Amino acid sequence: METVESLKPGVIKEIYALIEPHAEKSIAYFYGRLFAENPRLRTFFPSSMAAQRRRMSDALSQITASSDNPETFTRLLSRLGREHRKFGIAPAHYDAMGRATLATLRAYAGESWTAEMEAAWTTMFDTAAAIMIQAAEDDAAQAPPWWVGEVVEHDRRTPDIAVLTVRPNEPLPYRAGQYVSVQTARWPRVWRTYSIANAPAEDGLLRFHVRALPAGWVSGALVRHTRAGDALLLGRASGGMVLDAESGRDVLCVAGGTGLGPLKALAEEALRTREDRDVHLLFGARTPADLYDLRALRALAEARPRFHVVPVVSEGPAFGGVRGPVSDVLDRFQDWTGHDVYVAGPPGMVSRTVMNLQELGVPTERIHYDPADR
Ligand SMILES: NC(=O)C1=CN([C@@H]2O[C@H](COP(=O)(O)OP(=O)(O)OC[C@H]3O[C@@H](n4cnc5c(N)ncnc54)[C@H](O)[C@@H]3O)[C@@H](O)[C@H]2O)C=CC1
Repeated sequence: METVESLKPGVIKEIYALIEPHAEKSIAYFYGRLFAENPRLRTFFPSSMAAQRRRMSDALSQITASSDNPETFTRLLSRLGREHRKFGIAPAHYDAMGRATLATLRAYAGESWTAEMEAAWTTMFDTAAAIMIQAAEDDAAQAPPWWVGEVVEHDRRTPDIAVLTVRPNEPLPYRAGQYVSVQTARWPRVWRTYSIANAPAEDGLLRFHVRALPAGWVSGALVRHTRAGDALLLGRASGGMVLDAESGRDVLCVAGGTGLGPLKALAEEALRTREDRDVHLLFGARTPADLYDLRALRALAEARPRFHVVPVVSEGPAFGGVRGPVSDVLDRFQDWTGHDVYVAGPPGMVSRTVMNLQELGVPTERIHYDPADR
């Protein structure tokens, strides 16, 4: 069997550089080729392939970048292997995918394609497939490929935002701050990730804060077309924005809109694990009406005196509280340099908040957030 040590990262990166300028077209060609040769594989994918093509492109760039680091490469491919279980991918499908990737590379690299590249790519693909298959097999001994969740409550907080409470058919293990993939009956095979908005609890219930986006198939279905009693499919939990268990530092959470979800879970967990620390939550919204969870947060703050909630509104001139983009008001409070900081919200808000925190002297390693393309 090929091993991670036999990868040729230099050649893999050369191949990637040849293909990258044609990334979009070559990925469309890859799926076209895959489905033409294996029509049954088409049924594993949603009718619109746009998101899938984006995911494939991200995965390729990450795999290429990690090909010179066996540990990162193995960790990445193992995660992909586990995550692909929910798509119903079986070991036999990897051969078909391997053939389609090679055909794509030959077509797009043209005359630059060499025998050395063909060998390096084949080794890389076989190694990657072996790691994915093994990780999926190991995972199958511990967890189902997906969970069925029953919506037990659907609370429409604003015309665009709903808070869903979901009961999985069996315990779904996760850590506060993590997210899961969700599929609705309305859009078969379309999976989107949503952060779990509560810390793990004995009743096993999961809460999700969802805003219906104009082009959001799944978010629109979850907010507007889902009722108590409906079933959802849920994938395994992932994500690295979790509490630093070793740290006793105070915690600052900076939330933009429904980015509040994972931060509420983290705040609950932080308060539960150490009663002697302060947890500040800045909850940013565009208008006062968008502060969709303020009542629940205030109730929590009343029960937990060391929990401090500050609503921040960016487009409400009449709002009596703190006004401005939540990313830009951090210097109006106390010194945050001794805090663990967690940030979630729109990508622009997250990057601006991180930049401002760094300028205020918060060490980078204490600022936690999810990548925008999770
Ligand atoms: N784990 C995570 O990181 C999670 C992220 N999200 C993301 O959070 C976002 C929530 O969206 P909405 O509720 O529509 O938020 P929104 O667009 O209503 O904005 C919320 C807050 O962020 C500020 N803001 C928005 N864009 C900004 C920018 N470019 N620079 C500085 N501040 C900015 C607004 O002023 C407001 O205070 C979605 O993009 C969603 O994908 C949601 C859940 C979890």
